[in-house]
Amino acid sequence: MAYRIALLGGSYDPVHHGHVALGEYFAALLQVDQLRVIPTGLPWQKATLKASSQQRADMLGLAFAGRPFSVAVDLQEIARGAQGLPTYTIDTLRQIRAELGPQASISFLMGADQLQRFDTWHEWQSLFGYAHFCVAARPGYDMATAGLPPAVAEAFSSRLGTPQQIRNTPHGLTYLAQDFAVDISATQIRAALQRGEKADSLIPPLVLDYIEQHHLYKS
Ligand SMILES: Nc1ncnc2c1ncn2[C@@H]1O[C@H](COP(=O)(O)OP(=O)(O)OP(=O)(O)O)[C@@H](O)[C@H]1O
Ligand SMILES: O=C(O)c1ccc[n+]([C@@H]2O[C@H](COP(=O)([O-])O)[C@@H](O)[C@H]2O)c1
Repeated sequence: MAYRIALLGGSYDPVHHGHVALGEYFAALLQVDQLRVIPTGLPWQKATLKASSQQRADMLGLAFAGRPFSVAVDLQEIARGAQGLPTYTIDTLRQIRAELGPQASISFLMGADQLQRFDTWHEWQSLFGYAHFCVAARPGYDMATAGLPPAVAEAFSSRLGTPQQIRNTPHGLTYLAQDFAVDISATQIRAALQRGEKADSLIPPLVLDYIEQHHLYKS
């Protein structure tokens, strides 16, 4: 049977329960051999990040430690960022496809906020040649295809696959998880921490300890 992997890219400033739930949801649905979490290096569509690359990667390791499935933190986007290269998912997928070969089932996971802007991603139409794209609903964002840019709606609705099809093919399918609903964002957490609140219901305890030890998100 071909190797199966799910990729969860993000800024993780900081990682929170929503990310962990998203990874767990699709790791189980797709029965992956590995979940690979990939912190961005230079996310070209985001304002400056608060925590350093090292801190965001450290927090990711803490958040995903001890899961009942294999998790790896992939630092390739941070390495490219250190060379001044913007983070493009297409570059990451090309590297991982070259690493795992043509048969591996590779699924890129994301929330509905990114689905709504998917046509702004670098070389977005080429992405389906490297991975499947699995999207989780997110409170406040419309995932009905009618609410999406027409080209994104067409691309995603014409490629819809079942979990079984995604598990058994290398790339090119989409999946929309309408039943996922975790109302947490890193923006909300940064704001709460800046107000001096603990945000302990939103972040894994080890990550909260790390944030306190490193005096992050106070300003
Ligand atoms: N609560 C959530 N439900 C579903 N998807 C989520 C959730 N939180 C984050 N994601 C998804 O995880 C990926 C990484 O998200 P990111 O690190 O930017 O966190 P965020 O909470 O969206 O951050 P920010 O508030 O700073 O924009 C994105 O694809 C995003 O859509
Ligand atoms: O490739 C792109 O142009 C692109 C544009 C926007 C977002 N992404 C990726 O989408 C993932 C989630 O991004 P974000 O900003 O929600 O943390 C992360 O892996 C980003 O690198 C990728």
